[in-house]
Amino acid sequence: MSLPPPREGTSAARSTGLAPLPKPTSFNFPARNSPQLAASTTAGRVRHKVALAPGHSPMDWARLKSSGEDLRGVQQLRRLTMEEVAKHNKRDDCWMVIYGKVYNVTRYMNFHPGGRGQLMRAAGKDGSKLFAETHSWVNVDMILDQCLVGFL
Ligand code: HEM
Repeated sequence: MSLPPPREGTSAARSTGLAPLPKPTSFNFPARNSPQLAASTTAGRVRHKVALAPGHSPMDWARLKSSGEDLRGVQQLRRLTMEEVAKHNKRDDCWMVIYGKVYNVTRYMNFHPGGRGQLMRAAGKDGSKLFAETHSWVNVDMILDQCLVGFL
C-alpha cells in the first residue's frame, strides 16, 4: 500500500516527498496547554494533605470498613432533617451531608488526608459545596459507604 502524494506547496512536497518526522522532544504528560490539565481541578494548586498518624492510611481505612465494626452508629438508614444533622457537630460525634446523603464521619476523622480541622468545617452541616470545591474527584460514596446514616 502506498501513501497518497503530499499536497502541493507543503514542505513535505518540496523535499523528499515524505512527511517530516516530528522534532525529537521529551514528553511531558499532560502537556502544559493540554485539555487534560485545563479540565483538572488540581491544576496549579498547592496541596494541603496532612501526615496521617501510623495506622491511618487509606488501606487501614479500607481494613476497618471491612472489619464488620459499626461505623454508622445507627440501627437503620432514615430520612433526616438538617436539624438532626446539626446536633452531630463535634469531633467525637460528627455527621455531615454530602450530595444529599448523611454520613457519620466520626471514625473517618483521623483518616481524612486533609486533616481533622478541614473535615470539621462541615461538621453538622451540608458540606457538598466545600467538598466539591476541595476535591470533586474524591469518590465519597466509595470511601464512606459504611458510614452512611441516612438521606436528606
Ligand atoms: C466537606 C468538608 C471537607 C473539607 C473542607 C475537606 C478538605 C480537604 C483538603 C483541604 C484536602 C487536601 C487537598 C489537597 O491538598 O489536595 C483533602 C483531601 C482529601 N479529602 Fe477531604 N475535605 C472534606 C471532606 C471530605 C470527605 C467527606 C471525604 C470522604 C470521602 C474526604 C476525602 C478526602 C480525600 C480522599 C482526600 C485526598 C485527596 C487526594 O489525595 O487527591 N474529604 N480534603
